[in-house]
Amino acid sequence: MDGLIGRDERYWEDPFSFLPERFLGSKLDYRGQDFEYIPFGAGRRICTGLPLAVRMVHLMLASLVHSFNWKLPVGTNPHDIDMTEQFGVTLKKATPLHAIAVVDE
Ligand code: HEM
Repeated sequence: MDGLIGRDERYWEDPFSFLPERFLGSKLDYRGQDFEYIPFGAGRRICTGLPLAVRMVHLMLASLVHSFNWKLPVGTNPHDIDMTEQFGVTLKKATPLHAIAVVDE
């Protein structure tokens, strides 16, 4: 449902474009107050892991980006990566991304 709301042109400008900068300076509250943006759900069944998630997700991502260089398997053209989405409880890539973590010596 979040995915459908997030693609609704009544609430989002250019909803099909990946524009994370749309949130810069935004007053939207991700904690279930603004119903056009409810990544953790809302109300009585809102995600109980929200406080942990908002503290951890950016740290995990930053650690991965900071600790490794990332490359694609030999022969993979970045333009050929299948970005098809697979619908489910969460939206994920239909074809998993194979990325190789490289440790600098
Ligand atoms: C970015 C990370 C996360 C996102 C986007 C997310 C999102 C969600 C969403 C959309 C729901 C459904 C809410 C509803 O039914 O209205 C949910 C439920 C839930 N989440 Fe998360 N979640 C995240 C991380 C976590 C973490 C780290 C934990 C636990 C450590 C967690 C535990 C739960 C539990 C237990 C429920 C069920 C709550 C209930 O039904 O009463 N989540 N989450």
